[in-house]
Amino acid sequence: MEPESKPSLSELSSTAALGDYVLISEVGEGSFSRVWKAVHRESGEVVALKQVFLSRLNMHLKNCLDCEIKFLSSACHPNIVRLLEAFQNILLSRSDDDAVVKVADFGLSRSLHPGDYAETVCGSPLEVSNGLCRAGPSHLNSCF
Ligand SMILES: Nc1ncnc2c1ncn2[C@@H]1O[C@H](COP(=O)(O)OP(=O)(O)OP(=O)(O)O)[C@@H](O)[C@H]1O
Repeated sequence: MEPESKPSLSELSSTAALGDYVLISEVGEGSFSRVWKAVHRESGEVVALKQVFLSRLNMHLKNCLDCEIKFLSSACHPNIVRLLEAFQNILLSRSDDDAVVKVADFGLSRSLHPGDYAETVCGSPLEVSNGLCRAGPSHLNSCF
């Protein structure tokens, strides 16, 4: 979405927010997501904020979403939308300054005893990160 004039204070009184962005109005909805007109609290920059309903995505579509985020993060072209930030699996408990950040989507999680390592390789071959390929047992993820 191209930048436009800054919204009025009454528009900013909306209580819904995500990170530093205040949601102003709904722009459109697709099969798996809703797009909002939003404004950055400090800069006043108006953006399109896409809320993806992860519960509607199967594993293949989640991989496609990761690809889209990776591509848009690196794309820089006047005819391609610019990705400013991606909040993935991060939820806010409420919409004001007392919000607690919560990590979501534990689809591949498992319970381990202290000192145990998970040994199953997770992720599709084309999508799995280099770091994960090189790593041994995934002790980094066992701190929760
Ligand atoms: N960057 C953007 N700026 C302004 N409006 C947008 C932007 N991205 C999406 N929209 C609007 O939001 C609507 C929903 O977009 P979204 O990408 O979620 O779904 P879609 O691709 O149109 O549909 P589907 O996912 O079902 O194929 C779009 O049709 C468009 O009207």
